[in-house]
Amino acid sequence: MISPSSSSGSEGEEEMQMTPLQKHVAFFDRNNDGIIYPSETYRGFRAIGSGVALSAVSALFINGFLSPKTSPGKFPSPLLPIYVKNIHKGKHGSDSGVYDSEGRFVASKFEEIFQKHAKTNPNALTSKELMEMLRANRDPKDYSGWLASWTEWKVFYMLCKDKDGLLQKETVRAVYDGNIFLKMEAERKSSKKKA
Ligand code: HEM
Ligand SMILES: [Ca+2]
Repeated sequence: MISPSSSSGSEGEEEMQMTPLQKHVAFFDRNNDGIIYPSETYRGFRAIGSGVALSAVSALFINGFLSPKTSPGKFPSPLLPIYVKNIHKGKHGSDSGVYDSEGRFVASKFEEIFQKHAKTNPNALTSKELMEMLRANRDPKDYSGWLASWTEWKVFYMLCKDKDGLLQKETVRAVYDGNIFLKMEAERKSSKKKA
């Protein structure tokens, strides 16, 4: 579906053609059909170790916000599907600009985060530096964008900071291609086995 031009189309090939933003959300498309229902967002959050409350609230808000923006038809569906192929339409203001308008990864913008804000440690952000970045990214009066960015980055920080309270550069890199979610799921599975 994502690559209508590929005729032989194995799943691997399709994945190669996804934009980084599509990969960021594809983790939550638990059955890989190109659509993310709220139940899938919920299960994705649970799979990376979030609790019932955060997972349920996130599913409701993320699907409520992104379903109308990414749906192909004129009328939004009450089932709140998110269409992976249109996920770039879900971009909001006051973001870092690391994803461009098509959902591609802009390396210079990624480097800029650390050049500008990683003052204590060149390869990581403290909680205070993260807040400074969020403030610097704010477009004037873009209140919904402020809230969206704040939520994304705060949840990210909460789930992925290291033992010293730092958000490592490689961790931030991995959120942009979605690999962080695969890693968290794998770690959670292996720690469950040990317990
Ligand atoms: C624990 C789960 C998640 C975390 C920690 C997370 C974190 C992030 C972060 C840090 C960004 C970068 C924002 C920026 O560059 O300023 C981002 C962007 C984005 N995320 Fe997520 N995300 C999560 C789940 C999801 C889900 C489930 C969806 C939708 C199905 C989603 C859709 C998006 C979109 C559309 C953007 C682009 C926003 C923009 O650039 O304007 N994310 N996310
Ligand atoms: Ca699905």
